[in-house]
Amino acid sequence: MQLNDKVIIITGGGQGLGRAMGEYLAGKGAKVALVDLDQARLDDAVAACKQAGGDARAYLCNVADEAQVSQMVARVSEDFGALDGLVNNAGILRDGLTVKVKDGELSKMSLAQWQAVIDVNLTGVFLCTREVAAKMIELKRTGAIINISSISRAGNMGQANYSAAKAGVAADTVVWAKELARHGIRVAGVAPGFIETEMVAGMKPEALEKMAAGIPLKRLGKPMEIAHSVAYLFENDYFTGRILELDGGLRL
Ligand SMILES: NC(=O)C1=CN([C@@H]2O[C@H](COP(=O)(O)OP(=O)(O)OC[C@H]3O[C@@H](n4cnc5c(N)ncnc54)[C@H](O)[C@@H]3O)[C@@H](O)[C@H]2O)C=CC1
Ligand SMILES: CC(C)c1ccc(C(=O)O)c(O)c1O
Repeated sequence: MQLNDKVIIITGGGQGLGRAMGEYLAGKGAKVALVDLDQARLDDAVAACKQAGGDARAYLCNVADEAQVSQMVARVSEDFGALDGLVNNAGILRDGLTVKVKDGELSKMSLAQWQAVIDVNLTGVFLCTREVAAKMIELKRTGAIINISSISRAGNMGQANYSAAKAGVAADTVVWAKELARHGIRVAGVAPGFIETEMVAGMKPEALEKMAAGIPLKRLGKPMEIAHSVAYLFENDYFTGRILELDGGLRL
């Protein structure tokens, strides 16, 4: 699929990897619908996408809220008059050991900590995929849905909630690729390793060096490298049901 003039929803498009994807896809002429929780961040990201050469609009929406997702998808397709793809990128971290003992004190990952991550990172992906696929079928549009998983899907200490969600996203990428192929919709995923986002850049240099030392390529990935792989997955019409690992060779 050529990205020029295609309408693509990017969740979590207000900052970090989602914003980089917006700029990259807009640079290829895509019309991007950026979805996030913060209007000011969205406005800034929309301006950056327009600067990159494509059309862009902002949509305030919590991906974990069924009614908001349904309304957002309807509005995007009305505003742009089409819908050709989705990047399920919005995600949160609430790390912690499931059971921790420190100085003789025992603490547990709370149910709220577990549920918040499942709600956004797994249920949010389900809701957006379901609504976008239904709208694309209704509009008789073919295209692709790209899910952002993580290397943590293999099981990362301190991330029982996050690893479960990202493993679920990877499994459902296969499910949806099988279910939606008959409608001309491909579904693929990217599993990034450590990427140099604002949050990571704010870490202490010693901690960053230690992190990079464990990666075979000896550096963190760049947001634009993830955006490039998302564009590749949209553009390659024979790619479906698979997860592209983009982690500099790191294995968990
Ligand atoms: N940064 C990294 O090293 C890696 C990131 N990932 C994944 O990539 C994706 C993007 O990560 P980053 O850009 O680093 O994160 P980030 O925290 O910089 O950006 C995530 C965006 O999602 C938005 N968001 C959060 N909850 C939302 C909700 N309920 N509804 C709508 N928007 C919501 C946030 O407001 C934020 O703008 C996430 O799914 C993350 O799990 C995966 C592997 C590594
Ligand atoms: C442990 C993995 C590579 C990881 C690291 C950092 C973030 C983040 O800052 O959002 C992730 O989402 C991860 O999956």
